[in-house]
Amino acid sequence: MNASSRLRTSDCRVAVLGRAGVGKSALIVRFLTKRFIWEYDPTLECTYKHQTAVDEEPVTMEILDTAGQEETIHREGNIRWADGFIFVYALNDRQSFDDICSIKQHVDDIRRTNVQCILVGNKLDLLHERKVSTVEGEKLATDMACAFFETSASDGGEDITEIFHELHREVRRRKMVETKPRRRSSTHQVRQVLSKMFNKQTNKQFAS
Ligand SMILES: Nc1nc2c(ncn2[C@@H]2O[C@H](COP(=O)(O)OP(=O)(O)OP(=O)(O)O)[C@@H](O)[C@H]2O)c(=O)[nH]1
Repeated sequence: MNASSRLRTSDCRVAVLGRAGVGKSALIVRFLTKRFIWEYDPTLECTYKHQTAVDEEPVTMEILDTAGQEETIHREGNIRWADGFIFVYALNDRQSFDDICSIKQHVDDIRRTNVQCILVGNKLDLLHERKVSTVEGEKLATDMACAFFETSASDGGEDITEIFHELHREVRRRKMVETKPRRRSSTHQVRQVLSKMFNKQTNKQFAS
């Protein structure tokens, strides 16, 4: 992919990361089909291409469903490929929450810049098994400087669509800033005016 197509604000490449079994595939399938399927084979790794509209603008999203195995979460190519990230933990699985910090750190180490991301606590329907509080999720999202959602792929609806749309908006804002032509410095502009004046005067002197 060349640089100009990467910067098209209507395209968005999303990587969904998190420990095995947190519901990454379930969230993606819910977003794409509005359905929930109870059993998925553990993901090897798969990319979906999806045409949608965000704020009435047509958008092409590519969504990478990563496998929750450590070696694939950490695959450098996936992390470089994405414009934005959805970090998922299951709120009935403490370890999956604790893992988010190291996964995010790994992304930061590779990208060496602030990445656009969203933090999602999934399996909200299993409240009776909750191991991670809403406040802890909110605090982590504040540390990561990103939006936070608690949801359930099994009975969620519009909020799951909103997760993907909100990430797209973040990515679009970032791309717009990156593609904006830089303003020339005022020193440069003053120098241009002076050099024009100076040239005019010299030309006049030669003419007289
Ligand atoms: N109760 C409940 N179960 C869920 C939810 N989301 C996913 N599951 C179940 O959790 C299990 C794992 O879901 P997956 O979507 O395969 O999880 P994953 O993170 O993609 O897992 P890997 O592909 O192994 O990395 C499945 O049995 C799902 O049915 C949810 O919101 N609520």
